[in-house]
Amino acid sequence: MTALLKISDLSVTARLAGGDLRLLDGVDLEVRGGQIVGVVGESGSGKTTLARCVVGLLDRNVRVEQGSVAFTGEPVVAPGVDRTDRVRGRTVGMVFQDASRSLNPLMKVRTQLAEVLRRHVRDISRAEVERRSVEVLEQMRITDPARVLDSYPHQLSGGLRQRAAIGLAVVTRPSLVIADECTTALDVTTQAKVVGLFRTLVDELGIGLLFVTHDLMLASDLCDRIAVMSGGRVVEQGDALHVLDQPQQEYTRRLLAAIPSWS
Ligand SMILES: Nc1ncnc2c1ncn2[C@@H]1O[C@H](COP(=O)(O)OP(=O)(O)OP(=O)(O)O)[C@@H](O)[C@H]1O
Repeated sequence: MTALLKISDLSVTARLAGGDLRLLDGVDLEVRGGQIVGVVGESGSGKTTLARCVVGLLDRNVRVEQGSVAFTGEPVVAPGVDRTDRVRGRTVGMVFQDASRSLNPLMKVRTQLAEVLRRHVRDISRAEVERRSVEVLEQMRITDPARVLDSYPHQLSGGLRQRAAIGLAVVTRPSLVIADECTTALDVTTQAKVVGLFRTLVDELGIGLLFVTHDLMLASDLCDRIAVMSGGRVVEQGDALHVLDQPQQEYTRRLLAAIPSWS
């Protein structure tokens, strides 16, 4: 089976006044349908750069030096190549740490969902927009979708806002979702709900999820596979249980040792 997302030997460099800085170094990673792959590592290890590179959202001073990113076998990122506009929002949905980066504060949730649907689903009718908007909020386990649709983001609690942001990312029925620290700003209870929601979405819809987090405990709860990053490299990857129970690398052992409750 072709991987939904295949990152091969990806190296990325930032141009700085003092010279070039390697941000990603020979990264290999795959995500398949129905699979949650966690990318973990300390702050500055390159997780966000990897997530952004995959969807063509690199900073202006950053460029791909080597390697490629392919969706279902189609290369979209390579040195001098960026075809991510073909997949962004349609094949690939994105959720960021802060719902305010995904949601427009000046628009009601209803308008935002409608805008995304109209952009990506050709000739969609007004009734179908409404039906799919309500449906996606119900999938997000939102009990009163009508109220949320008629709300501006600031009128919602943090947890509801983040679920609406996830709804916005999946309303076009993408095959892959990239979530970058999207539960970090939430309290522990809400975080658990959002994580449970992701598991259900992946299991029910068969999507693939690339879940970026600095939180190894969270990754161990949610992910099927884990890739551990350090200094722009994937230093270890494999089945989540295997990586966590029998880490092969000293760096992973140190990350685990830093979790107070890990034994
Ligand atoms: N445009 C840029 N120019 C120069 N350096 C950059 C740029 N973007 C990121 N970096 C550097 O690359 C390194 C990796 O950053 P990145 O944000 O990918 O790490 P991260 O693992 O996501 O960390 P965090 O969890 O703190 O967000 C950091 O040292 C960061 O300062």
